[in-house]
Amino acid sequence: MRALVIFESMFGNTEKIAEAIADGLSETMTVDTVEVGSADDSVDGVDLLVVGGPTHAFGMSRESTRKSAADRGAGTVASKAGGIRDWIATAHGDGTLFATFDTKADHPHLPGSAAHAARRQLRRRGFRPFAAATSFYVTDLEGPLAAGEVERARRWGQQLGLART
Ligand SMILES: Cc1cc2nc3c(=O)[nH]c(=O)nc-3n(C[C@H](O)[C@H](O)[C@H](O)COP(=O)(O)O)c2cc1C
Repeated sequence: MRALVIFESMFGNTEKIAEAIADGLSETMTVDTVEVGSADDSVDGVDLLVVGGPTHAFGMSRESTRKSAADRGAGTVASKAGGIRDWIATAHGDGTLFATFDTKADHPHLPGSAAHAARRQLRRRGFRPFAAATSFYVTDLEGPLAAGEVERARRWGQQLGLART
């Protein structure tokens, strides 16, 4: 069975989480991990799609928030062009199962999540949810990831793969 992980990342934290999820999934599935700017429109032959990005302004990034991140010195900007919002806008689900994740600030009262927003939009595009939207935390705007998050992401991927196969 094949899993496809599509990620967006400005400072590299979501990229690390995507790689850890892929590592967990790879115990039971064949996995491709693709930066969103290089992702194909087609999900033909994909048994589980996993989509994730950073939470920006309470939801998925926009051009303006990506610019703001870049201005903050996202020196190694991973996602230079569009974000997951743009990929989802033109994708056709045809019933493909999916799970979404995001990274966000480790702050108790900050609402909003890119993963929840992506989940809503993917359903509208004909994808079928397979797992709850899940957040992983950074300790500051630019990272690093909070302690234990990479391992938690690996386990999340592992559990998704076990549930799908
Ligand atoms: C413009 C901008 C807006 C942000 N808005 C939020 C927000 O609404 N909620 C939140 O929890 N984190 C917010 N953050 C923090 C990001 O979620 C954090 O930078 C991201 O998780 C880092 O992931 P990355 O390294 O993959 O870019 C924001 C960051 C930027 C740059």
